[in-house]
Amino acid sequence: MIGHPTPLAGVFRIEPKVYGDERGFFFESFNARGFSSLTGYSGSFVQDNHSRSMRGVLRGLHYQILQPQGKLVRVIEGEVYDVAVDIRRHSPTFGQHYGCVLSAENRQMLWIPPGFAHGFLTLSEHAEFLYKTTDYWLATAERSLRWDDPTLAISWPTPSGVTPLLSAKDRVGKCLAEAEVYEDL
Ligand SMILES: Cc1cn([C@H]2C[C@H](O)[C@@H](COP(=O)(O)OP(=O)(O)O[C@H]3O[C@H](C)C(=O)[C@H](O)[C@H]3O)O2)c(=O)[nH]c1=O
Repeated sequence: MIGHPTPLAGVFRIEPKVYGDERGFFFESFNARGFSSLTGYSGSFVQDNHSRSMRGVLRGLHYQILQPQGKLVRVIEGEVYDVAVDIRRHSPTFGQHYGCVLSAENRQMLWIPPGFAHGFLTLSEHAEFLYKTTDYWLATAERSLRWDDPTLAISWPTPSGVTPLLSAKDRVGKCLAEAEVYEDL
């Protein structure tokens, strides 16, 4: 696999080595030794998640203020625009984001270590989204940042004038200025 550093320290876009032949393809979607060597992260993953979304759904921007989760995310059907936002108060890139297209076609993954809010916009008719997390879900610690917080200035590739489909929780996300952030990461 090839790791592409991003402007956010610790966040990597990962291209797996894909073996194609007349039957189809094979690739290792996770290899602990290779992942640790590439990212420098040696923690374990404790949960695998899978969501399916229809075009226009935006899930995020989410994080857990306690038990912060690292996430290794990928798409196995369709295409999404995936975004990580640095919410580590003392980080030189605090408030900055990185976004990229993840798709079944490009087979790319994004590694987002603990310390970031995460979300994605569904670009295809449907998208199946898989991700590994480094800590367990803790509902009481879940927080949402507004997807359209002007201070984040995320250029979501939404069709002009179309508001994404959001969960009730995401419709009342906080702007970064009012949100709880990571003081110790
Ligand atoms: C996250 C999670 C949720 N749930 C339950 C809680 C709800 O009854 C249902 C849907 O949860 P929610 O609407 O929070 O799902 P998403 O909007 O996809 O949330 C995720 O969206 C963005 C992309 C993220 O990065 C987070 O991992 C996660 O917050 O699944 C669980 O049982 N376990 C879990 O780990």
